[in-house]
Amino acid sequence: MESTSPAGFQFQSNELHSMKVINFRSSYIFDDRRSAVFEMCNTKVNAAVYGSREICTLFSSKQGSRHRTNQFGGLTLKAMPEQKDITVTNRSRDNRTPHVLTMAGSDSGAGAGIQADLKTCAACGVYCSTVITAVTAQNTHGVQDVSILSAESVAAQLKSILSDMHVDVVKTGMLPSPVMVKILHDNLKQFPVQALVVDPVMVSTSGHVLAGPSILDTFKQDLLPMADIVTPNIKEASVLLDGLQLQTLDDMRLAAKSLHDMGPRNVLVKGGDLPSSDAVDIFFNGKDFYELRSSRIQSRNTHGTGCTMASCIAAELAKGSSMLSAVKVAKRYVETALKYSKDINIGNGPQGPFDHTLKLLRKTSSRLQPFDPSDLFLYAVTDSGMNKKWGHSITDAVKAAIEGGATIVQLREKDAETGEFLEAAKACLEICRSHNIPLLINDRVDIAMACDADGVHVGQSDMPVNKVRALLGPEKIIGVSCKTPEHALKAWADGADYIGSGGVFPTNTKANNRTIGLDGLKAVCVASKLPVVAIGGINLSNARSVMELGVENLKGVAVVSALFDRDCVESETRKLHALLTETVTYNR
Ligand SMILES: Cc1ncc(COP(=O)(O)OP(=O)(O)O)c(N)n1
Ligand SMILES: Cc1ncsc1CCOP(=O)(O)O
Ligand SMILES: [Mg+2]
Repeated sequence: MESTSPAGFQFQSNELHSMKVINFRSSYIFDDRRSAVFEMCNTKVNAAVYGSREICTLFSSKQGSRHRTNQFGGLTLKAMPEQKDITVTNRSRDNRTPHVLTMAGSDSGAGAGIQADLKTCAACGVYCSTVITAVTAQNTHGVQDVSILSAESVAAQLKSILSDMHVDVVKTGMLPSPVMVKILHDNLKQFPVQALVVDPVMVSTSGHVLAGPSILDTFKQDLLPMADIVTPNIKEASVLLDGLQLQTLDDMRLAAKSLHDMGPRNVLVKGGDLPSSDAVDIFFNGKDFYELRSSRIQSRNTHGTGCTMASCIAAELAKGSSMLSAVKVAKRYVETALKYSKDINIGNGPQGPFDHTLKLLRKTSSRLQPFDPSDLFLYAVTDSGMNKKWGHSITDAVKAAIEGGATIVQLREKDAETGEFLEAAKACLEICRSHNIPLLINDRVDIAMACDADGVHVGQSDMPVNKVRALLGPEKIIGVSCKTPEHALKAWADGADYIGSGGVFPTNTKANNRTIGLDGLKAVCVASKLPVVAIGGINLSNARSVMELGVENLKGVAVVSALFDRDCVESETRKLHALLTETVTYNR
């Protein structure tokens, strides 16, 4: 008997005569890996189906009963006969954080093992808990020491996590003794998860044996049959297949098929060690072979790629990807991270770690100081129309403003094409960095991210500050335009660093911009918990009146035309700087 849900989800319910779909709350596309939360008679039930060989895990949290059943073809739910009605809801509706548990060895050099898994999951936006099987003393020269943890400790760690937290995917790395596989098996029976990713770590890249011959049989007989995917490299595939030599892609296909026959539902044989121009992996799901190619990155910094690949697959599965997409994303992630890490310099040995966060290199060229409110003193805001009018290139204009005394620069290029804007931003950033002056981008968060500018200035109708903060991270400078005390309080709550308030005086530079006057500026400054820079129609003749408002939060003036709608940007900036300095000295 077959029953079809309103959204077209098909149950082969020959074993489940009493189960009926009464409500499909949101459509859920089931491809080769499927998961959903079911509610049966008001009882929450997790169901996961994944792999080419359909596996259905039913877990009734209320009644504490669990069923796990393997079937070929179609989703077959074996459930408790008394269950009558079933409601299917999209997994994402229950708002759980995707969670990978890694069971692996610690690498003191932090390029591989537990440390690589934590960094990869963090980079993928997935929570990662850890069960440590061994502690290795390891660096870029190799492995100097291995301490294997006791079976009791490993069992206690696993139970501690699985009995408390909802884990989506378990990923294994270094399992140095057969008893650890048994502990894993027993725990997964008691606490079923959505998928098990097995990285059959046996030998370190430096040649150190991390799982001896005694465990080989356990891997083959007990671990592989439990796995939803196993991810050996050429050497590991060869060891698992009794020394089979793998030299070609056809050999890798054969190996993938033979490994699949040992029980894992999917196999990824990684060909990075083969001497081809591309790095080619073979993925086999029991039915089809896929050749996954990426460019070969020439780098010493490749330590930990295996752990990273497996953790990224686990993380993507935890987020809800199908197995094939998870593998493809993981391959692209490793390739990108290797490219970013080509030139990082950690350790003196032959094999270095790479950068999972893709940030270590860029960090070194970023400004190191945090935002200093006194940077708002003389804020130069560019205008492409004015530069064109006076025949100034943007780089010449920025250089001149800095040499005249500008303390911060904002690129406000309203008419620029994206590519042109980015090139200009990169060139101006070089100038600003060489003078240690922060460079902000007006409106365009994408440009700021692409050139690693020091921050962004947004208006009330641009991207909201909290979203900008989420994209740029805690270190970048975010300014926001505020005309009212309410705007000012929200800017602070949303995570801005400073406020631009105006237009203080009428201006031709920004069309349809309401003038708030000196009183409006003062009200914003008094209410604000953030430093304020005044903007709008400010020039040599009125800057003094702004600074003489005498409110503590007011740190300076932001100016467009009075600097850039001039023949000599440098001397105009110099004059304004002198005037501002005078007002500050005078008011002290
Ligand atoms: C320092 C500073 N303050 C205010 C503004 C105005 O920004 P916004 O309101 O987004 O208007 P546009 O500049 O985008 O037209 C600013 N740019 N800088
Ligand atoms: C961008 C902006 N935001 C409020 S007023 C203004 C224009 C400032 O330009 P100017 O200094 O030429 O008046
Ligand atoms: Mg704007």
